[in-house]
Amino acid sequence: MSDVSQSRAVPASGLDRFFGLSAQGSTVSREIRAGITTFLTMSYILFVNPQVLGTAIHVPNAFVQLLMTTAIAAAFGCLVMGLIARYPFAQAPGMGLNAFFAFTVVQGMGIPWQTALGAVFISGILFVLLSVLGARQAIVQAIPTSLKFAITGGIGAFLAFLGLKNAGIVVSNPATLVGLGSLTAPPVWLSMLGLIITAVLMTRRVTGAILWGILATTLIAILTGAAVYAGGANGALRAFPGFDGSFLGIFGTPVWPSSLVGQLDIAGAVGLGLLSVVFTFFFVDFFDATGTLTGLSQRAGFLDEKGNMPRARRLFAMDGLAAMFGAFMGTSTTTAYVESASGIGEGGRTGLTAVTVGVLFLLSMFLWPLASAIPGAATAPALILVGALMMEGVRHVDWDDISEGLPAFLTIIAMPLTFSIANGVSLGVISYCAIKLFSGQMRRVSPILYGVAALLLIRYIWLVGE
Ligand SMILES: Nc1ncnc2[nH]cnc12
Repeated sequence: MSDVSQSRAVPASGLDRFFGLSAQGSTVSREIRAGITTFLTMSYILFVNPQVLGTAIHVPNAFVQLLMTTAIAAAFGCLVMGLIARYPFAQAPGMGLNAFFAFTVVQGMGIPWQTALGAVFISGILFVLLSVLGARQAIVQAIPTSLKFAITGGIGAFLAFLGLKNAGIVVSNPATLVGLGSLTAPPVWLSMLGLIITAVLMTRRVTGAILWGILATTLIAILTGAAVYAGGANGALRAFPGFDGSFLGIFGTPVWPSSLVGQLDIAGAVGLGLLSVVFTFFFVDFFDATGTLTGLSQRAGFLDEKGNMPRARRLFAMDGLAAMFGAFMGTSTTTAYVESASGIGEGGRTGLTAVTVGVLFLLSMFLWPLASAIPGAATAPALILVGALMMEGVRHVDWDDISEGLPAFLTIIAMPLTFSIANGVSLGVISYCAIKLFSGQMRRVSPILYGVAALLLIRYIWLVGE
């Protein structure tokens, strides 16, 4: 009430009206701070995406061209999300999807990268079509409330796992799959210190706690000379030191990625009958993005009592559009980023947050050596803390009823352990339908959800058969 009366008393600026800042109880400075925070937690993609895609796309000066393509695709994704859908969600080429593109499709199946880009483009068209027709919203509505909370919690676990892995706190172990890293390794102690600093700032309700935590950890790394820039846990920085410490060293010259732009081969993708590849890109991104967007919306308080988000068609269509544009620019699927939760944690509630991230991605075409000065160990605490914040909703799951609790648990645990949001959503939906179907509660589940579960099951069986 008071927000509304205040915004009536003080005439709202154009920016305020366009983004609905006062309506969301937010301010320009809070949105910009949220945007910087989200950018810092996801800027690693500028270096990691070229590394992954560079194993499959061989063009002159591939690393820098792919870095530019990544920055432009991310900027476009963030700008359309902020300006058209007006949500505080950032987009960039997705991890997992880039690995599937490079290792499975191009290197594994021997499909030319141009044709694979064509398949990404077609999956983007399908995405936009389904969003405009309202099919994605219908599926989101059919997902039971307990699974929606579990999806948010699972994404939190996924984020925390990403942070723990980036920091070197969790490492691979051939005997047990995962193990504890060396606590005396610089990235490990640095990120643990950063975690405590950020948690204390948050507990003391300091504005910008996550952002301050990232900057303080970076400063400590620089002042102590901790070996996180070379040979640290963050492979991107090891391979590409970028920042040389000098003032001029923060500037890089942008390059137009002419060997990548417009190289996609749509006709080739159709002609080669890449149905299963298109379907996989489509499937993984569909459940990845739908899970991410639902989880983020829930975290930001955008869902109404029926679990629907406002402007859902536009919201969903924007990540399809970003995927299409990204494929045109020469990168694998661009999608909504879970790291946006860090900006939401800073209070970002409107499209201005996403626009800020987009502008920073554009600037990073000039300032990418500076972005490389933020080590993975400094952003890891943000990922872990935001993961903890996203767990909050799982208390709404009815854990005493195993037909609700087990699917929710599978959703949460499968996301970090299979390193895929899509797998978590899929296992949750399949187990939910199967348990309800055979325990006399068949009618409690929407027919749409049964249809989705059947499709997911067929896809898993098909995958095994391949
Ligand atoms: N595939 C993905 N989906 C959501 N958020 C991500 N952040 C990095 N990769 C992502």
